[in-house]
Amino acid sequence: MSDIAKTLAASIRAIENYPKPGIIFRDITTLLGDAKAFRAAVDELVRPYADLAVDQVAGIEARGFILGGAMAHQLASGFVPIRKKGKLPHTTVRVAYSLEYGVDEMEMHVDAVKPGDKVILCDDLIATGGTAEGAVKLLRQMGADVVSACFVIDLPELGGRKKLEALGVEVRTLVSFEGH
Ligand SMILES: O=P(O)(O)OC[C@H]1O[C@H](OP(=O)(O)OP(=O)(O)O)[C@H](O)[C@@H]1O
Ligand SMILES: Nc1ncnc2[nH]cnc12
Repeated sequence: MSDIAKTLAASIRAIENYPKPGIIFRDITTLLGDAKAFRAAVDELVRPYADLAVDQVAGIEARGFILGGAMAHQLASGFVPIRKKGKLPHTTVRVAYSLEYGVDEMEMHVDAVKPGDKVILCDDLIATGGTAEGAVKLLRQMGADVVSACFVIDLPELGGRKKLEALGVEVRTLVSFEGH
């Protein structure tokens, strides 16, 4: 692991048996509250995309909003919120998805991206990849070119990276935790 990855990993809190027995919840609020770690994480997330002319960063509710908003500011791109159902005020596209500890539905405004827009998907963590897969489906349904997806945390044993790569989406992550 690189020094930056070690610093970031050390700034993330693990909470056992949350939100369900057997889950180790990787809590990034401790990273966000650490000024150096927060800046380093956003710098590392945007670095590969600096010369890409990204149109939109799409962030997944809720923690993808914090990281994705900061990324969009650094990349001088727009920001697209992908939200849990019932939260967006305008006409939406909706998809059902499953994640490590449940099932839900997410939505995006129909006019949030234009056909051909270069979009980077962002969230704090990829576990099973169900959430990110749902987001890719929404973005592609509206014609976006999802050029990459990035996450601070990968839980590789849960297979999310492979699931996204099988969809033809490049995946970038900063820190891996074994176990889940
Ligand atoms: O790869 P997956 O198995 O799909 O899991 C990853 C998702 O789970 C977490 O969000 P959560 O659903 O807990 O929502 P929250 O950010 O609103 O708490 C995390 O922020 C990802 O969005
Ligand atoms: N173990 C975990 N910690 C935090 N968020 C998650 N989303 C899915 N699995 C998670």
